[in-house]
Parts: sequence; structure tokens; C-alpha cells
Amino acid sequence: MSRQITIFDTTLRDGEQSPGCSMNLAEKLEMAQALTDLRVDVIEAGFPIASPGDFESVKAIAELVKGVQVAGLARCNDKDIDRAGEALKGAEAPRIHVFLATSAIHREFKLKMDKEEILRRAVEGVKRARNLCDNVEFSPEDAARTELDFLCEVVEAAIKAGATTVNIPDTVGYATPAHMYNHIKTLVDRVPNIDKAVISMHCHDDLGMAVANSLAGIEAGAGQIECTMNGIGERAGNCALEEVVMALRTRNDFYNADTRIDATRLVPTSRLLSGITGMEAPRNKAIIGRNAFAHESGIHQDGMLKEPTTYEIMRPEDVGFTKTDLVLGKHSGRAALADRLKALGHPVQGETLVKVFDAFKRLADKKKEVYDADLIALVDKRSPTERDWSLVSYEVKTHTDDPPSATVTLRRGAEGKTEEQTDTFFGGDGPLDALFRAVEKVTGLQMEVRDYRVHSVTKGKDAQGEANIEAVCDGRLYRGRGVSTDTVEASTKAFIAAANGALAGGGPPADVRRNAV
Ligand SMILES: CC(=O)SCCNC(=O)CCNC(=O)[C@H](O)C(C)(C)COP(=O)(O)OP(=O)(O)OC[C@H]1O[C@@H](n2cnc3c(N)ncnc32)[C@H](O)[C@@H]1OP(=O)(O)O
Ligand SMILES: CC(C)C(=O)C(=O)O
Ligand SMILES: [Mg+2]
Repeated sequence: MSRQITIFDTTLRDGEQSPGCSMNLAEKLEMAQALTDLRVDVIEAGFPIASPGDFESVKAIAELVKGVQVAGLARCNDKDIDRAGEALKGAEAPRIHVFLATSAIHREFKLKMDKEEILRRAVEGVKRARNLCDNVEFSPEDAARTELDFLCEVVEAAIKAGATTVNIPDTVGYATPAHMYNHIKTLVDRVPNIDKAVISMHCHDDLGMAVANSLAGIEAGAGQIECTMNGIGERAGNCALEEVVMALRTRNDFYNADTRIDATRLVPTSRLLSGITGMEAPRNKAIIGRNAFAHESGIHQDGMLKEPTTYEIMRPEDVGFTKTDLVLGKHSGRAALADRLKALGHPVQGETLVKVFDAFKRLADKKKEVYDADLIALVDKRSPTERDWSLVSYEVKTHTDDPPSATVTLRRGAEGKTEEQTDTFFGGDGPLDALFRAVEKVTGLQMEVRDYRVHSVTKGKDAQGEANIEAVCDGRLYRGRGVSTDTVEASTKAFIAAANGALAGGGPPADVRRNAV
């Protein structure tokens, strides 16, 4: 049977200390409910002495949430502890969390207290909190940089005074996994009453090791992890809840430990927090980032289609994503392209797949990501007849003081028997008009553009533009559509498509349409 690790969430306290992450009461309440639904064991709701607003938030959260412990932070002084006790009065399961730094640097420069005074104040603080609440956590702040002998002494005294949890913070993110393992193992081996309290990890991410250090503590015997959603917190942040929870679950074979967390709520909770704080998680963030279950490389996509465990150690549904995302781009291969086209209702195989794949790669070289609409635009093409012109190249020159000029090269004919023609037009109302006139010169048609629209059919800066043109030729109306990442090219293609319609003839009378409108 797996050992159950307590998840102490401090998103609303240490997380909120992250510059730019302050939350108002309504936001804190919404977040506290989401953390309860996520099934964290403890919510550290705030630091009640910090401000009237923080006191009210802790009080409101304590009264709102059920089935979860609510903690309030306090320094080792009477006012802080009493204020925390007051804020937590309405909680179903309150916890007072008192802290006092123990490292030499903090003793000498910040607190200006010697070891003796630290010991005395820690004991007094824990005892005062115990008079208000049965559930008391003590944190020797900066424990990771505290002399081990003194740390053992303080921890033993805090437990004797009534602490039910002893939290071992790496306040400045200085530790490495071996360092943290050694700290916790030393406490386990040397503190005589250590079995009377739960050992907790509270690691910061200054060297990017908060999750690894927390896990090292679990290996050495810790039973609680303090963490925040998306890893927000002081400076580089705290241990990320989603990462440490999924590390324990995915590597249960190694840790033989798990949590009560409903992991399917990780992504929604992460997104709620990003929405509230305006701090988006990076795309490549483990577990909850947009790329965490996305694959663009052909070899990986092929593996994923054959068997998802080839390239994924967790299932996206397990953490709250709907599915794996096979992103089509310049690194993708035929397997993923054919799979996506089939899902879009355009199954292609054999020679057609080879041709579409070729066009897809050329498009992907121009675009960061190829979207479904791009693919449909690639395959949804009527086959050209021998009479139809297609665009080979264009050049357009435009200047504020000179009239534009445009040169187009068009091709027509069947395989092996094609002709290319180039012509140039000087003048016109603008670059597009000059291009359309150049097309007219090649095709020998006279077309009057009656309607012209261009819009984006895919997302992003490198989106595909779609141009639609209605033009009149010999009193009849013809429509054309063109798609490209370059809107000028899309427009020229649309005009050529309308011209091909005119070459075929048989368009509706132009004035009939006008009356209908
Ligand atoms: C590692 C951590 O995350 S600790 C939590 C950090 N979080 C915060 O600080 C957020 C909320 N803080 C605040 O709103 C304010 O700092 C308050 C209201 C708590 C205190 O404000 P002030 O009274 O103006 O004090 P200030 O913040 O300037 O300095 C902190 C004081 O607390 C003392 N102190 C720090 N930690 C402790 C402690 N655990 N126990 C007792 N005293 C402490 C400092 O020595 C300093 O005392 P001094 O003024 O006698 O030198
Ligand atoms: C208050 C304590 C637990 C803290 O946040 C830290 O030491 O990082
Ligand atoms: Mg902290």
C-alpha cells in the first residue's frame, strides 16, 4: 500500500507573495474552492496579521471550505498568533502555522537573536498557538542553511512544545536533492521525538530544484509537501503542486507514495489561477503547459499513433487535458498528416498523399504551425483543366510617388504540355489593380471586379489569408477564391480563379444577381 503524502497548498499565501500575483477576496474564495475540489489536504489561506484584507480572506475561506484544513501564518509573537487564531475560528479544521528563522545569517542580521532566544521564542510561539488550536505547524525558516545540530535542537523543542507538523523550508532555494535528503534523514535519525510530528518540505525554486528537493525529502521520510499551483511564489517560486503530485503518481514504483489529489482537476485549476493572476504558465511547463502533451515531430507522432506510451509517460486525460495534440508543422511526417486529413473527412493515400505531403511541407516551411483550415485549403482543390491558368510567380512594384507596376507569369496546359506566359502592366489604382490587369493581359480577358474580400482562415501572425473575388466578364458573373500566407498572392490567385471561370463561360447574368441582392 502506498504511503499517503499530505499536500499543503500555499498558493494563497506564499504564491500570493509572488510579485504581480495579489488576489482580491472574491478571487481568493474562488481559488480556495477550486483547491478544495482538487482535494488538497491543507490550504494556507494567508498571513492574517499582514493586512485587514488578508485577515478577512483567511476568515472567509475558513468559513467557506469544508473537508480541508485551513492554515494561517504567524510570526513567533503574540499578536500574529492571536490574529491567526481569530481568523481561523470559523474553520472546520484550522491549523496555525508559526515560523521563526534559525540560520546564522537570519539570526545575526535579520532577527538579531542568539540561538538561545530563538529556541525560547519558538517554544513560546508553538505553545501559544497550541492554546488556540490543536493543529500547529512550526517552520524553522531558512532551515536548509541552518547548522544541523541547532536545527535538530529547535525541531525537538518545537515538537515537545506541541507542534504536530515540523516544516523544513529551503527558504532561498539553496539546497540540492542530496543536501535536502541529508537534512531530513538527520532529523529522522537524531530527533528523539520526531515520530510525534509530520515532517514537511517547503522548497523554493531559485536553482530550479524545488520539486526534486521535495521528492528527496519524501525519500528520507517526510510526510507533507508544501507547494503552489503553477509553482508561483517568492522570486522563482515554490515547488509546483502539479509536478510533484504527478511525479509521485507516475513514479509510484519508486516512491511508493501518493496523494489524495484529483489530478483531472490540475489543468482547470492551473488555468483558473492564470486567469486570476494574469500570469500565464509557459507553453513548455510540465503537466499543465500547452505543449506538455503536444507532439510535432514526425517520428514521435508516428510512434504516438502506433502506441501512445512510446512518447508519453502520462495520459493527457489524467491531468485534465482532453487529448494529446499532434501539431502539424515542418517537422511532421506522412503518418500524422494522413491521420489528421482522415479525421477532417479528407482521407488520402498513395500518390495523392505523396503530393499533398509535398505541398504541406512547402507550406509548413513558411508557417510555424499548419492548422486544420490550412489542410482543408490544401486538399479541397478542384483539378485544373487544360484551359485553366495557374500562378507561377508575380512581382509588384509600388512607391508613394510613382504609379504601380506588376508582372505575372501564368502557366496552363496538361502534364508535359504546358505553356507559360509573362506580361507586365504599368499603372492602375494600386498594386492589386496592377496585378489584376497583368493577369488580364496574359489571359486576354476583360474583367470588372465587383466584390473583393480578404480574411484570415487560420490563426496567428503567419495565418493563411483567403481572398474572394466576384468579377464580371461579358455581362456574366464569376467567382474566384485563393488561399496563401501572402494576401497579395491569395488575391491574385482568386482573380485567376475567376478568370478561369470566365474562360469556361456560363456564369449567371451579372445584373440578375444585382436584382436578387
Ligand atoms: C519566508 C517567508 O515567506 S516569511 C513571510 C513573508 N511574508 C510577508 O512578509 C508578507 C506579509 N508581511 C507584511 O505585511 C509585513 O511584513 C508585516 C505586517 C508582517 C510586518 O510589517 P512591519 O511590522 O512593518 O515589519 P517589517 O516587515 O518591516 O519587518 C519585519 C519584522 O518582523 C521580524 N520578524 C521576521 N520574522 C519574524 C518571526 N518569524 N518572528 C518574529 N519576528 C519576525 C523582523 O525581525 C522585523 O522586525 P523589526 O521591525 O523589529 O526589525
Ligand atoms: C514561512 C516559511 C514557511 C516560508 O515561506 C519559507 O521559509 O519559505
Ligand atoms: Mg516560502
